[in-house]
Amino acid sequence: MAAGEEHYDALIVGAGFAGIYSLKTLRDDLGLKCLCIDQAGDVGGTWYWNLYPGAMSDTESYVYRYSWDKDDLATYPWKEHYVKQPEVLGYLRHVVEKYDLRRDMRFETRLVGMEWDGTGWRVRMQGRDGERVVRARYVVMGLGLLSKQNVPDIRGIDGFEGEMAHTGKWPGDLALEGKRVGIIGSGSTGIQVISEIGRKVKTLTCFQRHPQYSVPSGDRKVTTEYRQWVNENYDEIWNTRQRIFQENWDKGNGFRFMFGTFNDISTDAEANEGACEFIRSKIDEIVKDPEKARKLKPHDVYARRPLCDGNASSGQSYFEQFNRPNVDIVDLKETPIDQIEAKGIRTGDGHLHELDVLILATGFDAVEGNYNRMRIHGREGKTLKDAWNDGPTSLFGVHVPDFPNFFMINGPLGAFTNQPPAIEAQVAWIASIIQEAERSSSSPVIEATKEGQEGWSELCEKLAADSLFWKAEDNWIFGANIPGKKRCLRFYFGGMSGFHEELRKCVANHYPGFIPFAQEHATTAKM
Ligand SMILES: Cc1cc2nc3c(=O)[nH]c(=O)nc-3n(C[C@H](O)[C@H](O)[C@H](O)COP(=O)(O)OP(=O)(O)OC[C@H]3O[C@@H](n4cnc5c(N)ncnc54)[C@H](O)[C@@H]3O)c2cc1C
Repeated sequence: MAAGEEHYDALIVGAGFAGIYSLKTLRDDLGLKCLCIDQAGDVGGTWYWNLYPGAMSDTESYVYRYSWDKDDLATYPWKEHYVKQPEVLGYLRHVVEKYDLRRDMRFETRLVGMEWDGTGWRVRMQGRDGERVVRARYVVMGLGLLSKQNVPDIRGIDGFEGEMAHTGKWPGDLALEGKRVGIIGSGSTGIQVISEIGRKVKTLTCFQRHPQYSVPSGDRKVTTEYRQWVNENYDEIWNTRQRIFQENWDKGNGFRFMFGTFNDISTDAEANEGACEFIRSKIDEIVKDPEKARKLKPHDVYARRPLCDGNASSGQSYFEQFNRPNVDIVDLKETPIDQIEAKGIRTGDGHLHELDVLILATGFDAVEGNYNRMRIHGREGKTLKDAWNDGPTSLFGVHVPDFPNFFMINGPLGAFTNQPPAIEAQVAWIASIIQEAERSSSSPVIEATKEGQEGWSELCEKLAADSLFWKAEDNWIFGANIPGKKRCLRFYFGGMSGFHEELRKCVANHYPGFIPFAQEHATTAKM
């Protein structure tokens, strides 16, 4: 070790749901010396960055949290059926304080590159006080599925003279009241913003790239009886993994609609069209202006991430916003954006839509986006980018061949489901495989084989083969929302119970798909 170099057993990158739980598990349960870093100014991950108006989880409150603290599950408050951004952030801060995790966290610190040197990782980090190198035997990446913002490459975008903000990096002090606001994007985030600000701004022009099949959330206050029922049933809820998946998605409106009504909606074209027709009829019923309704109605397959919007009973659902005279829609398929100018957006029909504020609800370079920004060199100097030349892949969403002792949480081909249980499953897996490996060697090497990764990849392909999700144009689930990004499968669609079963089988069969843990490999790497 070079003089002055810091040394850790485990470096954890990211301080969201994944990083917080990794630190707690590896430090407090395994007794490892850990450091957790994040480029953000504090903990929270998604919920630190996404401060836009209306930001909320669309997973039911009682399962959008950790399952392992039974006391917290029974006592920590939540007011409504869906938790809003400040509450999720408050909850994560509370967990960090309760378990005294902050003392091993470092903020405003970005991982820029790392290399495997045969026994561990040399990691370059950029912090407040410049660049420094640390060594760690294990590196755990909790970088988040949805954390690298996607800023569209539109002609003239840098010349806009008003205020411009991406929802994934929202300046907390951006005032919208009384302003002429434009928003590009009507995915999950876009519809949350539109539903929240329609009644507050002077005008809201929604530049719609894709019409959406959105279903109101049915959000409402949590009653004492409901909370009591949840508390009394928590053990059952969390212990039965299939039940978590089912209940969570059932209650999650858009998710329920897609997966809980007729469960062939995502695989059978006829059943899918039945659901589409129903939602189109709802749009016609809700939106009074037939021209706006026409633009809002999707006609493609219902096969994107299901969307859930505001509370229909309080007049704040997504489609209801378009009954406000100050809220309008521009269908970019009919009239594409020509360019962004100093005063606003000029569309192909020559019209300049004048704006004070432009909101980019344009989503994320999902899954591997953050990895591609770093220089990660595994065995023989091989980069992660090289390894993913034909599309990002892994074993269990966690391991990549040639990158020993390197663990991703929700890397490519991780489970497509409510995130906290998926994160918990992967952190528990990482902790258990480290424990197992350390039993066989004092400096173990935990590394997937190529065959192990290919086997997982084939299983994921098989599970997704019948899904209509493939048919949706520009779907981020397959990487198709980013120009130049490879269109390929990025998730395991077998549900949480299937995922747990695969992990269980791997342990029972003595870790097929892995190089024996005690094996050493000579290697050289360049940074
Ligand atoms: C608006 C929104 C709503 C969502 N709603 C739901 C929902 O209802 N249900 C659900 O299951 N999921 C939802 N998600 C997904 C959500 O991201 C996850 O639920 C969860 O918060 C992910 O936690 P994480 O710790 O894995 O990643 P994140 O919370 O994304 O944290 C990753 C952290 O890594 C840091 N980081 C990245 N690169 C580096 C680097 N090079 N160096 C240092 N730090 C780095 C980032 O700064 C970030 O803080 C939502 C996401 C968004 C954006």
